[in-house]
Amino acid sequence: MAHAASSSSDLPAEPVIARLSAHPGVRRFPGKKLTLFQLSGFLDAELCAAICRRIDERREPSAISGHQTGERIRTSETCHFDDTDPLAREVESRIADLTGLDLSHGEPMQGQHYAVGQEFREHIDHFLPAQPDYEKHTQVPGNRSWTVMIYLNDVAAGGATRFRAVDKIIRPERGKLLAWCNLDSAGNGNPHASHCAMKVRAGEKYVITKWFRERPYGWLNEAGDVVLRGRGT
Ligand SMILES: O=C(O)CCC(=O)C(=O)O
Ligand SMILES: [Fe+2]
Repeated sequence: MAHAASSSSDLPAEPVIARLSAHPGVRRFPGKKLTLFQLSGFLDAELCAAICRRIDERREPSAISGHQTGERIRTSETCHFDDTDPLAREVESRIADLTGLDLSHGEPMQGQHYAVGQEFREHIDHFLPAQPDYEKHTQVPGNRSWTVMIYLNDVAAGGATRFRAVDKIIRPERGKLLAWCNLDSAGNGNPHASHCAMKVRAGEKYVITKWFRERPYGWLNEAGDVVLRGRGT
């Protein structure tokens, strides 16, 4: 069952798109190439500040799962939130309420911190079948279908998120949420979802990243059994 590396998804995009589209204040990027939404003021200043403090307590140099090419395309620092962290639980429930995305499909929430000069160069969030570790990353949970990102502060200069293929640049703004779909309706990666975090030129930048999979998030243990993260809605 979970051993079959299929692209089948239990998480159709249509209801998520309909729910986001109906939410007051949500703006959708026009055109059919990329399904991308943004919502200003999703998190208030106080919650953003508390999350930034947590990221500062726990951040360490970022790894890039599935995208290792030998060069460092991501120079930021990452904070892996514990599933039991009340801040992560609060943000995750708000994301689920807004999008209808099922938290059982979610990877644990991450925070990123970029100092001046740090960036995340052009990349895709989903995994490509040609990658050597594709099976390992996708066998149980499938691919990364949605990315939800939240800016936690205003950045003095730089630090925008750029989707070059569709000529869209999004400036960081405290509390603003982005949500985009990485896969097309057949479950294949959408090349137009490729993006980068441009270098921070002044100040610093904090974001939350939360990835959702096609199927409930889990992995195989050493005995080959499926272990699920087990975070319900
Ligand atoms: O920080 C950003 O603007 C983008 C982050 C990103 O692309 C990622 O974490 O995958
Ligand atoms: Fe990304």
